[in-house]
Formats: sequence, structure tokens, C-alpha cells
Amino acid sequence: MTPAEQSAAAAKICALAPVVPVLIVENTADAKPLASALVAGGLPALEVTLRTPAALDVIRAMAEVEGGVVGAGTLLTPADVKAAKAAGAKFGVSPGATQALIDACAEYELPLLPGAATASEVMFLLEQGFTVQKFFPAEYAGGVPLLSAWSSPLPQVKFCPTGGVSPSNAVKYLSLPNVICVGGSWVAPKSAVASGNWAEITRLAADARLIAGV
Ligand SMILES: O=C(O)C(=O)C[C@H](O)[C@H](O)COP(=O)(O)O
Repeated sequence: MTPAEQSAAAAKICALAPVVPVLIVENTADAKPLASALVAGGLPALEVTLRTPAALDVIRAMAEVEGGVVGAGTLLTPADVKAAKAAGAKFGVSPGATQALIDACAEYELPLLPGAATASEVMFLLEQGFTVQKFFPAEYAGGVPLLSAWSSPLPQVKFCPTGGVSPSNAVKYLSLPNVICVGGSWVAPKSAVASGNWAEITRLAADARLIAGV
């Protein structure tokens, strides 16, 4: 799968909803109710970060939830790509990008949303064929002003800003011409997951859509 094909797939996933929940899940038992709650709130594209021992099992469980499109976040190595694909991930997200990671996504046919934080990183990824990229860590790397500045010399690249995105700044990002969705962990707070407050998570997901004006 070429980078261009991967970006075409990533664009479709980003078009599903304005917000991609970024999930850090400790317990596999929480996977299905959490995914169902987010899908019910109108956010079907889900990024499960490979930051917990349970993450691959969580992806496996969430992949069975109807209406959801589950991807793996925090991909760092070719082994992560192989494991994420085997677990049923439909897409991958990485904080940055290396050639080894890019090659692995091509080999295992996992559409990658690769991270970039500088113009040179954006250009390196564009050279490879990635026209859809994650801007990470958005708020700390330059935020809305930087993305806005890139839209003039690099209009062919669209972004999913992630990292520090919240209900208070999501609209500003989403109103930029080069932003197709945003990623954020705020829709699934640790406390709500720990207490099994799925109704609260559905409410936060629905609110995120409202904030985005959808
Ligand atoms: O590691 C990855 O691949 C990631 O996706 C990183 C996440 O995007 C951010 O950690 C989410 O940031 P917050 O919404 O500020 O909590």
C-alpha cells in the first residue's frame, strides 16, 4: 500500500467525524463499552494508543463494535505496525515518522497518519506521498498560527492536529482550510472510564460534534 493510498484511506477516516478520540485504555473489559459509548455519541473513528499493556487486546475487542473504525496510536516501530494490524487496527497514527515505520506500514498495508511538527517534516512526508498528516503536538509546536501559516506554502497537505486540543480551541483548528479533523483525549477522561460512566462519554462525544458544528 503506497503512502498516497494510505493518505487516501486516512482522509476517509478523518472525514467520518470532526474529532478522533485518543484513547489510553488500561483494562480490556472497558474496550467494548467505551467504543460503543463513543460511537453512540457520533465519533466512530477511534485511536487506541499502544501505551498500555492491554492496548492490543483493546483494539481486538473494539474492532468488533459495530459502527466503529479502530486504529492504533503511538506506533513507533515496525513491530508495533505488525502487531496493530494483526489485532485488527484499520489505521495507524504515529507521533513522528521514521523510514522504518513508513516502510512497515506499506508492507503490512496499514494506512498511516504520520506525525509532523516542522515544515521540513511535512515536506519529507509529502515527498513520500503523505498528503494527510497528524500535526503533533499541536498546541506546543505552534498551534493554530503555525498551521495557518503552513496553509499558504503547503496547501496540498491536510492535517489532524492532536496534542493539547480541547473544546476551547477545537473550533479554531477546524476552521482552518488545511485541517480535516482534530484528535483529542478529552472525550474519554480517565475518571469516566475508571468509573464506567459510559453515558458521560457519549455526552462528551456528542458535545464534541456540537462544538464542531456538525
Ligand atoms: O502517541 C500518539 O500517537 C498520539 O496520538 C499522541 C496523542 O495524540 C496525544 O497524546 C493526545 O493528546 P491530548 O489530547 O492532549 O491528551
